[in-house]
Amino acid sequence: MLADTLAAIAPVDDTLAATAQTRLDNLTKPPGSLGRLESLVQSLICMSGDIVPRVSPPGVIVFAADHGVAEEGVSAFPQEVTAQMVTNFAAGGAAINVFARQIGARLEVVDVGVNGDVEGEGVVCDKVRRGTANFCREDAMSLAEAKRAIEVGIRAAGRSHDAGCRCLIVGEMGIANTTSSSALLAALSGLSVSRLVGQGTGIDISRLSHKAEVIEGALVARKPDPAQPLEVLAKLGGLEIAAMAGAYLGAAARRMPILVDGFIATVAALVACRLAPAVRGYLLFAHRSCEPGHDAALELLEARPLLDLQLRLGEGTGAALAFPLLEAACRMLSEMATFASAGVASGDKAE
Ligand SMILES: Cc1cc2ncn([C@H]3O[C@H](COP(=O)(O)O)[C@@H](O)[C@H]3O)c2cc1C
Ligand SMILES: O=C(O)c1cccnc1
Repeated sequence: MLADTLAAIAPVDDTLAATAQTRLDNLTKPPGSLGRLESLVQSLICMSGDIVPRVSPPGVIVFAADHGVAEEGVSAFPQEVTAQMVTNFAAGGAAINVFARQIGARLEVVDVGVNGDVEGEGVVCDKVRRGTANFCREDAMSLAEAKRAIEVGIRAAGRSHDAGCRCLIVGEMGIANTTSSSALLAALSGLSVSRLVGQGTGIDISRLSHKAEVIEGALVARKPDPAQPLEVLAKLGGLEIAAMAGAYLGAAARRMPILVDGFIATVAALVACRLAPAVRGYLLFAHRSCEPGHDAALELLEARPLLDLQLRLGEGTGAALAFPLLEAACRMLSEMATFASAGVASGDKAE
């Protein structure tokens, strides 16, 4: 299934950009005056192959899993919070529930590796294992488990697509996953850990240096090879990050635009792009997270996010908040009058 999905990912259709530009320049506004909304809609056209693209309804998938490295004291919260938050997602009370409702999204919560039995109606149970192993001592998971977790994500993206979703937002819940994400990013980029680690759920300065040491020690012990992204994922986790990467692969294979959330979501996007570089064409970046590693991850992907709201939550919240900009970009193209239809005189460039 992973091999088929990788083979199905086609580059975006850049030949549609010129047609899109002509259409944009015929709308009743000075050419280029709607700035990045114009490039957004152009990207959506090239991704979807549809000259009148639509992004509604959006699909939001939240993948939840636990991290063995949590036992090293790298988060401000205990591991049990992962399962408790899944119950909260199921009850509709988390931030992502609120913002998903606001944008009319189909929300799915997937347990890909929570360490315990999750209570909550409607949560999709596709558990690969009960949390990863502590990557300071052993590989977070086997290569086969990493592949299975990616396939959980591919299946979830398929369900969103089949339910009629036109754009995908992927979020996560997993205590200690900023540690796993920072480790993955350091391994894939070669950048120094001290430049990438951040406060996550709100750890203090002394715990922050401990978090950096934990990651540095693990990189020495695990020796991940940056040229082998699946191996890096297996060594450093996590199950939800693998599933997120899988969801991006699945969405790209179906030509679905993807709105990438914060730090963890961007690291998962980097993993997906290392597995299949053509995925990059399907990614739009929602916001700039407070986690210091996010800037580095965005730079590696040559990405410029839409918003900077000082968010540091994850769950897909920043992407849900940015989604109305994509909707506005589509409506601009489909609903605005042209100079000809409105009888407005065009300027030097538009005809
Ligand atoms: C109540 C609560 C809700 C959350 N929703 C997302 N996260 C976020 O915080 C966690 C990552 O931070 P760290 O690496 O420091 O543990 C992830 O679960 C992430 O989704 C939450 C964290 C908490 C405590
Ligand atoms: O930006 C993120 O994804 C993030 C930041 C802090 C905690 N959880 C997630």
